[in-house]
Amino acid sequence: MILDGKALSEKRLEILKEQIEDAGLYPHLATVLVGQDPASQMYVRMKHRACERVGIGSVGIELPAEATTQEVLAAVNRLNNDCDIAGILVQLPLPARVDTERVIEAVLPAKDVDGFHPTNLGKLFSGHPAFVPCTPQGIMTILAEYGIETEGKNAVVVGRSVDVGRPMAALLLNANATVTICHSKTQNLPAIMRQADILVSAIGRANFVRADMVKEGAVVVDVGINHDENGKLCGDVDFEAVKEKASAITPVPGGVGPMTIATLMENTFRAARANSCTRVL
Ligand SMILES: Nc1nc(=O)c2c([nH]1)NC[C@@H]1CN(c3ccc(C(=O)N[C@@H](CCC(=O)O)C(=O)O)cc3)C=[N+]21
Ligand SMILES: [Mg+2]
Repeated sequence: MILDGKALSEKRLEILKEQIEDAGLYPHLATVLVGQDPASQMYVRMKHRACERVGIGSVGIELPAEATTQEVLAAVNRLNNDCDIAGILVQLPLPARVDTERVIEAVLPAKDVDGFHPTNLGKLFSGHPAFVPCTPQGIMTILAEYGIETEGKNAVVVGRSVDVGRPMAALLLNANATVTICHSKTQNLPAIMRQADILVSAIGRANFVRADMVKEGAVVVDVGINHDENGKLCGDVDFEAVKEKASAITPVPGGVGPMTIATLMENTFRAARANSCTRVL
Protein backbone atom coordinates (compact mmCIF):
# COMPACT_ATOMS: atom_id res chain seq x y z
CA MET A 1 0.00 0.00 0.00
CA ILE A 2 1.29 3.41 -0.96
CA LEU A 3 0.60 6.01 1.74
CA ASP A 4 -0.50 8.94 -0.41
CA GLY A 5 0.46 12.01 1.60
CA LYS A 6 -0.24 14.28 -1.32
CA ALA A 7 -3.88 13.17 -1.63
CA LEU A 8 -4.37 13.19 2.13
CA SER A 9 -2.93 16.70 2.40
CA GLU A 10 -5.37 17.93 -0.28
CA LYS A 11 -8.26 16.44 1.67
CA ARG A 12 -7.08 17.97 4.96
CA LEU A 13 -6.63 21.39 3.35
CA GLU A 14 -10.18 21.27 1.96
CA ILE A 15 -11.57 20.44 5.39
CA LEU A 16 -9.45 23.14 7.02
CA LYS A 17 -10.60 25.75 4.53
CA GLU A 18 -14.21 25.11 5.53
CA GLN A 19 -13.36 25.17 9.23
CA ILE A 20 -11.63 28.52 8.87
CA GLU A 21 -14.59 29.90 6.94
CA ASP A 22 -17.06 28.59 9.51
CA ALA A 23 -15.03 30.08 12.35
CA GLY A 24 -15.21 33.49 10.69
CA LEU A 25 -11.50 33.96 11.22
CA TYR A 26 -8.81 35.29 8.94
CA PRO A 27 -5.65 33.95 10.59
CA HIS A 28 -2.22 35.15 9.52
CA LEU A 29 1.03 33.25 9.34
CA ALA A 30 4.31 35.15 9.33
CA THR A 31 7.38 33.54 7.84
CA VAL A 32 10.89 34.81 8.55
CA LEU A 33 13.43 33.97 5.85
CA VAL A 34 17.07 34.97 6.29
CA GLY A 35 19.24 34.95 3.17
CA GLN A 36 18.68 33.68 -0.35
CA ASP A 37 18.97 29.90 -0.18
CA PRO A 38 16.92 28.67 -3.16
CA ALA A 39 15.53 25.59 -1.36
CA SER A 40 14.44 27.70 1.63
CA GLN A 41 12.88 30.27 -0.70
CA MET A 42 10.95 27.48 -2.42
CA TYR A 43 9.67 26.01 0.86
CA VAL A 44 8.54 29.42 2.07
CA ARG A 45 6.73 30.00 -1.24
CA MET A 46 5.00 26.61 -0.88
CA LYS A 47 3.84 27.58 2.61
CA HIS A 48 2.45 30.91 1.42
CA ARG A 49 0.66 29.14 -1.44
CA ALA A 50 -0.94 26.70 1.02
CA CYS A 51 -2.05 29.66 3.16
CA GLU A 52 -3.78 31.18 0.18
CA ARG A 53 -5.62 27.94 -0.56
CA VAL A 54 -7.15 27.65 2.92
CA GLY A 55 -7.87 31.31 3.67
CA ILE A 56 -4.89 32.13 5.85
CA GLY A 57 -3.15 35.43 5.24
CA SER A 58 0.60 35.35 5.01
CA VAL A 59 3.29 37.87 5.77
CA GLY A 60 6.78 37.17 4.49
CA ILE A 61 9.62 38.87 6.36
CA GLU A 62 12.87 38.66 4.42
CA LEU A 63 16.19 39.58 5.95
CA PRO A 64 19.57 39.72 4.19
CA ALA A 65 22.01 36.83 4.58
CA GLU A 66 24.22 39.15 6.68
CA ALA A 67 21.49 39.78 9.28
CA THR A 68 22.67 39.56 12.89
CA THR A 69 21.06 37.56 15.67
CA GLN A 70 19.81 40.87 17.11
CA GLU A 71 18.12 41.77 13.84
CA VAL A 72 16.39 38.40 13.59
CA LEU A 73 15.32 38.67 17.24
CA ALA A 74 13.92 42.13 16.56
CA ALA A 75 11.84 40.79 13.66
CA VAL A 76 10.51 37.95 15.83
CA ASN A 77 9.64 40.38 18.64
CA ARG A 78 7.69 42.61 16.29
CA LEU A 79 5.68 39.58 15.16
CA ASN A 80 5.18 38.41 18.76
CA ASN A 81 3.63 41.81 19.52
CA ASP A 82 1.52 41.97 16.38
CA CYS A 83 -2.02 40.94 17.27
CA ASP A 84 -2.82 40.21 13.64
CA ILE A 85 -0.20 37.46 13.49
CA ALA A 86 -1.42 34.09 14.75
CA GLY A 87 1.62 32.00 13.90
CA ILE A 88 5.33 32.61 13.36
CA LEU A 89 7.63 30.34 11.37
CA VAL A 90 11.37 31.06 11.23
CA GLN A 91 12.61 29.13 8.21
CA LEU A 92 15.53 26.85 9.08
CA PRO A 93 18.41 26.51 8.68
CA LEU A 94 19.45 30.04 9.61
CA PRO A 95 22.89 31.29 8.48
CA ALA A 96 25.62 29.90 10.75
CA ARG A 97 26.33 33.28 12.39
CA VAL A 98 22.79 33.55 13.72
CA ASP A 99 22.13 31.99 17.12
CA THR A 100 19.33 29.62 16.12
CA GLU A 101 18.64 28.55 19.70
CA ARG A 102 18.01 32.10 20.85
CA VAL A 103 15.79 32.85 17.88
CA ILE A 104 13.63 29.75 18.42
CA GLU A 105 13.32 30.58 22.11
CA ALA A 106 12.25 34.13 21.27
CA VAL A 107 9.11 32.98 19.45
CA LEU A 108 6.10 33.14 21.77
CA PRO A 109 5.12 29.51 22.48
CA ALA A 110 1.50 30.43 21.68
CA LYS A 111 2.58 31.47 18.16
CA ASP A 112 5.13 28.70 17.67
CA VAL A 113 3.33 26.82 14.90
CA ASP A 114 6.55 24.89 14.12
CA GLY A 115 6.52 23.44 17.65
CA PHE A 116 10.27 23.95 18.03
CA HIS A 117 10.18 26.11 21.19
CA PRO A 118 11.50 24.21 24.26
CA THR A 119 8.18 24.84 26.00
CA ASN A 120 6.28 23.08 23.24
CA LEU A 121 8.84 20.29 22.94
CA GLY A 122 8.69 19.87 26.73
CA LYS A 123 4.91 19.60 26.63
CA LEU A 124 5.18 16.98 23.90
CA PHE A 125 7.75 14.97 25.86
CA SER A 126 5.71 15.17 29.05
CA GLY A 127 2.74 13.68 27.20
CA HIS A 128 0.72 16.92 27.03
CA PRO A 129 1.35 18.18 23.51
CA ALA A 130 0.48 21.74 22.50
CA PHE A 131 2.09 22.73 19.18
CA VAL A 132 3.84 19.71 17.69
CA PRO A 133 6.48 19.87 14.92
CA CYS A 134 4.69 19.60 11.58
CA THR A 135 6.61 16.76 9.94
CA PRO A 136 6.18 14.16 12.71
CA GLN A 137 2.61 15.33 13.41
CA GLY A 138 1.84 14.94 9.72
CA ILE A 139 3.24 11.41 9.85
CA MET A 140 0.95 10.56 12.79
CA THR A 141 -1.96 11.85 10.72
CA ILE A 142 -0.97 9.55 7.83
CA LEU A 143 -0.79 6.55 10.19
CA ALA A 144 -4.16 7.38 11.74
CA GLU A 145 -5.91 8.00 8.42
CA TYR A 146 -4.70 4.69 7.02
CA GLY A 147 -5.72 2.82 10.17
CA ILE A 148 -2.16 1.85 11.08
CA GLU A 149 -2.03 0.91 14.75
CA THR A 150 0.90 2.00 16.90
CA GLU A 151 0.01 0.48 20.27
CA GLY A 152 2.53 -2.15 21.34
CA LYS A 153 4.35 -1.93 18.00
CA ASN A 154 8.12 -1.70 17.65
CA ALA A 155 8.81 1.72 16.17
CA VAL A 156 12.34 2.56 15.06
CA VAL A 157 13.17 6.18 14.28
CA VAL A 158 16.45 6.73 12.44
CA GLY A 159 17.58 10.30 13.03
CA ARG A 160 17.55 12.43 16.21
CA SER A 161 16.99 15.96 14.93
CA VAL A 162 14.88 18.41 16.92
CA ASP A 163 12.55 18.96 13.97
CA VAL A 164 11.91 15.31 13.11
CA GLY A 165 13.55 12.41 14.95
CA ARG A 166 13.08 13.47 18.58
CA PRO A 167 9.48 14.68 18.32
CA MET A 168 8.63 11.67 16.13
CA ALA A 169 9.84 9.36 18.89
CA ALA A 170 7.83 11.28 21.49
CA LEU A 171 4.64 11.10 19.42
CA LEU A 172 5.04 7.36 18.85
CA LEU A 173 5.72 6.86 22.55
CA ASN A 174 2.62 8.89 23.45
CA ALA A 175 0.76 6.57 21.05
CA ASN A 176 1.96 3.54 23.04
CA ALA A 177 4.57 2.24 20.63
CA THR A 178 7.85 0.81 21.90
CA VAL A 179 10.32 3.31 20.49
CA THR A 180 13.99 3.10 19.56
CA ILE A 181 15.89 6.16 18.32
CA CYS A 182 18.91 5.40 16.15
CA HIS A 183 21.54 7.81 14.83
CA SER A 184 24.95 8.03 13.23
CA LYS A 185 26.71 6.37 16.19
CA THR A 186 24.26 3.49 16.54
CA GLN A 187 25.86 0.05 16.40
CA ASN A 188 24.24 -2.79 14.46
CA LEU A 189 21.81 -0.37 12.84
CA PRO A 190 20.49 -2.80 10.20
CA ALA A 191 19.69 -5.39 12.88
CA ILE A 192 17.70 -2.81 14.87
CA MET A 193 15.92 -1.57 11.76
CA ARG A 194 14.88 -5.15 10.97
CA GLN A 195 13.00 -5.25 14.30
CA ALA A 196 10.77 -2.37 13.26
CA ASP A 197 7.05 -2.78 12.70
CA ILE A 198 7.09 0.95 11.95
CA LEU A 199 10.31 2.33 10.49
CA VAL A 200 10.76 6.10 10.16
CA SER A 201 13.81 7.20 8.25
CA ALA A 202 15.07 10.78 8.63
CA ILE A 203 18.70 10.32 7.70
CA GLY A 204 19.29 12.44 4.63
CA ARG A 205 21.04 9.91 2.38
CA ALA A 206 19.58 8.62 -0.88
CA ASN A 207 19.01 4.85 -1.01
CA PHE A 208 20.24 4.36 2.55
CA VAL A 209 17.34 2.08 3.50
CA ARG A 210 17.61 -1.16 1.52
CA ALA A 211 15.19 -4.05 1.42
CA ASP A 212 17.39 -6.22 3.64
CA MET A 213 17.02 -3.67 6.48
CA VAL A 214 13.24 -3.92 6.45
CA LYS A 215 11.09 -6.55 8.10
CA GLU A 216 8.48 -8.26 5.91
CA GLY A 217 5.20 -6.35 6.36
CA ALA A 218 6.71 -3.28 8.06
CA VAL A 219 5.29 0.22 7.63
CA VAL A 220 8.02 2.42 6.16
CA VAL A 221 7.92 6.22 6.45
CA ASP A 222 10.48 8.13 4.40
CA VAL A 223 11.31 11.64 5.64
CA GLY A 224 14.41 12.04 3.48
CA ILE A 225 14.84 14.98 1.11
CA ASN A 226 17.73 14.07 -1.16
CA HIS A 227 18.69 14.26 -4.80
CA ASP A 228 19.85 11.28 -6.81
CA GLU A 229 22.74 11.31 -9.28
CA ASN A 230 20.42 12.88 -11.89
CA GLY A 231 19.39 15.64 -9.49
CA LYS A 232 15.94 14.14 -9.03
CA LEU A 233 14.23 14.51 -5.63
CA CYS A 234 14.30 11.25 -3.66
CA GLY A 235 13.98 10.06 -0.09
CA ASP A 236 16.18 7.83 2.10
CA VAL A 237 14.52 4.61 1.00
CA ASP A 238 15.27 2.39 -1.98
CA PHE A 239 11.59 2.67 -2.84
CA GLU A 240 11.29 0.15 -5.68
CA ALA A 241 12.86 -2.68 -3.67
CA VAL A 242 11.42 -1.81 -0.25
CA LYS A 243 7.84 -1.42 -1.47
CA GLU A 244 7.81 -5.15 -2.30
CA LYS A 245 8.56 -5.97 1.32
CA ALA A 246 6.68 -3.29 3.24
CA SER A 247 2.97 -3.49 3.94
CA ALA A 248 2.78 0.29 3.54
CA ILE A 249 5.24 2.94 2.44
CA THR A 250 5.36 6.71 1.85
CA PRO A 251 6.80 7.87 -1.48
CA VAL A 252 9.08 10.88 -2.06
CA PRO A 253 7.79 13.15 -3.42
CA GLY A 254 4.12 12.92 -2.49
CA GLY A 255 4.41 11.41 0.98
CA VAL A 256 5.53 13.19 4.12
CA GLY A 257 6.38 16.59 2.56
CA PRO A 258 2.85 17.69 1.63
CA MET A 259 1.60 16.58 5.06
CA THR A 260 4.20 18.83 6.72
CA ILE A 261 2.66 21.83 5.03
CA ALA A 262 -0.95 20.75 5.68
CA THR A 263 -0.08 20.35 9.37
CA LEU A 264 1.48 23.80 9.45
CA MET A 265 -1.84 25.20 8.20
CA GLU A 266 -3.73 23.25 10.87
CA ASN A 267 -1.38 24.52 13.57
CA THR A 268 -1.84 28.10 12.38
CA PHE A 269 -5.63 27.80 12.59
CA ARG A 270 -5.27 26.40 16.10
CA ALA A 271 -3.06 29.32 17.06
CA ALA A 272 -5.60 31.78 15.69
CA ARG A 273 -8.41 30.21 17.68
CA ALA A 274 -6.39 30.08 20.90
CA ASN A 275 -4.56 33.38 20.81
CA SER A 276 -5.96 36.26 22.66
CA CYS A 277 -3.52 38.98 21.85
CA THR A 278 -0.50 38.97 24.12
CA ARG A 279 1.88 41.89 24.20
CA VAL A 280 5.40 41.29 25.37
CA LEU A 281 7.38 44.42 26.03
N1 LIG B 1 11.03 26.36 10.38
C1 LIG B 1 10.95 25.38 9.48
N2 LIG B 1 9.85 24.62 9.42
C2 LIG B 1 9.76 23.61 8.51
O1 LIG B 1 8.73 22.90 8.47
C3 LIG B 1 10.84 23.40 7.59
C4 LIG B 1 11.96 24.22 7.71
N3 LIG B 1 12.00 25.20 8.66
N4 LIG B 1 13.02 24.04 6.89
C5 LIG B 1 13.01 23.06 5.84
C6 LIG B 1 12.08 21.90 6.16
C7 LIG B 1 11.68 21.11 4.95
N5 LIG B 1 10.24 21.22 4.86
C8 LIG B 1 9.47 20.68 3.82
C9 LIG B 1 8.17 21.04 3.58
C10 LIG B 1 7.47 20.54 2.50
C11 LIG B 1 8.04 19.65 1.64
C12 LIG B 1 7.27 19.17 0.46
O2 LIG B 1 6.10 19.45 0.31
N6 LIG B 1 7.89 18.40 -0.44
C13 LIG B 1 7.25 17.88 -1.64
C14 LIG B 1 8.12 18.07 -2.87
C15 LIG B 1 8.51 19.48 -3.13
C16 LIG B 1 9.53 19.55 -4.26
O3 LIG B 1 9.10 19.43 -5.41
O4 LIG B 1 10.72 19.68 -3.97
C17 LIG B 1 7.01 16.37 -1.52
O5 LIG B 1 7.73 15.73 -0.76
O6 LIG B 1 6.15 15.87 -2.23
C18 LIG B 1 9.33 19.26 1.87
C19 LIG B 1 10.03 19.76 2.95
C20 LIG B 1 9.80 22.02 5.86
N7 LIG B 1 10.81 22.43 6.63
MG1 LIG C 1 16.21 17.49 9.53
